Formats: sequence, structure tokens, C-alpha cells
Amino acid sequence: MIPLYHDFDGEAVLVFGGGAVGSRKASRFADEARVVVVSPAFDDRLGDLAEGGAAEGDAGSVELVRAAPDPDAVRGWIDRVDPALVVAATDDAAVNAAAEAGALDAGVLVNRTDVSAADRSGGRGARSVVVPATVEDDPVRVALSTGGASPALAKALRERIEAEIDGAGAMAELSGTLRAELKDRGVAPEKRREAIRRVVRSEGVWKGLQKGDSYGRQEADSVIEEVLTR
Ligand SMILES: C[C@@]1(CC(=O)O)c2cc3[nH]c(cc4nc(cc5[nH]c(cc(n2)[C@H]1CCC(=O)O)[C@@](C)(CC(=O)O)[C@@H]5CCC(=O)O)C(CC(=O)O)=C4CCC(=O)O)c(CCC(=O)O)c3CC(=O)O
Ligand SMILES: NC(=O)C1=CN([C@@H]2O[C@H](COP(=O)(O)OP(=O)(O)OC[C@H]3O[C@@H](n4cnc5c(N)ncnc54)[C@H](O)[C@@H]3O)[C@@H](O)[C@H]2O)C=CC1
Repeated sequence: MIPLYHDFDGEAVLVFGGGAVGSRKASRFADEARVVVVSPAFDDRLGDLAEGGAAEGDAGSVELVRAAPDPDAVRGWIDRVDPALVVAATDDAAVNAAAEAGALDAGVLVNRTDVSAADRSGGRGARSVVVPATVEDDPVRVALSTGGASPALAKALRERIEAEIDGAGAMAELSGTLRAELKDRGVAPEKRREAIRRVVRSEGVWKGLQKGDSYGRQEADSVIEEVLTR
């Protein structure tokens, strides 16, 4: 499996099942997408999300629809909501299977939450996606999967990486700015690359950024001048 990043801005995500898992997925996708959850009962967290969120229909909104479709009715929901991704998160394997088949038939992505990689013979197909554990320090994002073998391990590793990438967002902003500036100054590509590679590896710049952006910038400037004056 090869990880890809998907932009769900302006898209709908349809979640079947409003329990613990459906609620975790809804909350995750509501950062970008308009989320519709279809379920006969809803986890408390979903109630909070639907109330506290944006207006219905907006990106970031969560809409709860009380219904318990049987497998035959699932495809109709997919056609009406027209999502970019279907999440199958009910505790009924037949409904989850119908959600997966319906999504694949409709040509949209599907995340089936009740089947591990080990249970699948012959792979999952390119539209059947796994949701990774993620760590974010905007605009930096780390996605982590165990290939479905051990979600608990994915979570534990995610907690370790959280500490590891602290400050990476600020480093991404700073090095992105410097990269553009060096280009504008007409610095030769080779020097430019070396300078940027040194900046992102410099302990001094990472430490400076912890104190504040301008300290990080000062440290980076001296790293860059050293490369350019050699
Ligand atoms: C295949 C996959 C499909 C998918 O959902 O995309 C899947 C499937 C299953 N998960 C199960 C169990 C648990 N899942 C978690 C947690 C997470 N599960 C997530 C993803 C995935 N789970 C995909 C593979 C990801 C990969 O490749 O590693 C994370 C990373 C992302 C997210 O869901 O948001 C999120 C952590 C988020 C975070 O905190 O960062 C915990 C831990 C906990 O809850 O504390 C447990 C209990 C402990 C355990 O069992 O490991 C079961 C057994 C259910 C049962 O026993 O009946 C199945 C079904 C099966 O394996 O058959
Ligand atoms: N991917 C993951 O991370 C994990 C996956 N699982 C699997 O995910 C599934 C769901 O787990 P939980 O959320 O913990 O279960 P849960 O029992 O808390 O939630 C299931 C939800 O599905 C709803 N539901 C039942 N029939 C439905 C229908 N016809 N249409 C729509 N909704 C329906 C129920 O009302 C309930 O809200 C389980 O099958 C479990 O094996 C469990 C833990 C983690």
C-alpha cells in the first residue's frame, strides 16, 4: 500500500454507523468535509459535534440522520448523498459489506472499518482505503499505518511521533519562505538546495524556532550566509 494525501475540502463523506468508531471517523473528516452520519443511534460525541459544528451543508459540518438501512437500501443513500468517501462503521457485517460494494460500484472511495488486511484474500483494490493514524503540525502531516495488522501499534507510534515533530510546522513555513527568497535572489540551484538542506537539519534553527519565529529566522540566516560565502 502506498500512502496518498487527499483533499476533502468541499466534499461529502458518508458514514454508516454512529458508534465509537463512526464517531471517531466523523470527527476526523469533519475537519474538511461535510459529514453525514446514518445510524439508528448516535454516540454522545456525535451529538456534540453536530451541535457545535458549522451550519448544515458547510465544510466541517456533521449531519446526523436517524435510519437503519438494510443492505439493499445502502446504495440509495450513497446515490443521494453523493460522497467522495463512504465509511462503513456499523456493527453489522452485512451492512458494512453492502456499503463497501455500493461505494465501489458508485466509483467512490470506501473505508471499511471492520476488516483487517489479514482477513482479505486478494488485496483490497485501489478505492478501498485505510485511514492512517496521523500527526499534524500544520502544514506538516505524518500518516502512519501498520497495513491493518495492529491499529493499537499505529496509535502508540503516533504518540511517539507527536513529540518528535514538535515545531515542524514552523520549520516548514520558515524553510518554505527561505526557499522562495533564495530563488528570487537568483542563488544557483545547487547552493540553494545545500542551504535549505542545512537549515532543516540545524539544531540551532530548531531551537531558535522554539523561542520564536524571529529567533529561528536569525539562526537560519547565519546558516545560509555560511553556505553562500564559502
Ligand atoms: C484496517 C483499519 C480500517 C480503518 O478503520 O481504516 C482498522 C481496523 C480495525 N481496528 C480495530 C481496532 C482498533 N482500532 C484502534 C484505533 C485506530 N484504528 C485505526 C485504523 C484502522 N483500524 C485501519 C488500519 C490502520 C493501520 O493500518 O494500522 C486508526 C489508526 C485510525 C482511525 O480509525 O482514525 C485508529 C488510531 C487513531 C489514533 O489514535 O491515532 C484501536 C486502538 C484504540 O481504540 O485505542 C483498536 C483496538 C485495539 C486493536 O485491536 O488494535 C479492529 C478490531 C475491532 C474488533 O476487535 O472487533 C479493526 C478491524 C480488524 O482489524 O479486523
Ligand atoms: N477501525 C477501527 O478502528 C475499529 C473497528 N472496529 C469495528 O468497527 C465496527 C463498529 O465498532 P463500534 O463503533 O465500536 O461499534 P458500536 O456498536 O459502538 O457502533 C455501531 C453503530 O452502528 C449502528 N448501526 C447498526 N446497524 C446499522 C445500520 N443498518 N445502518 C447504520 N448504522 C447501523 C449502531 O446503531 C451503532 O451506532 C465493529 O464491527 C468493529 O469490529 C472496532 C474498533 C475499532
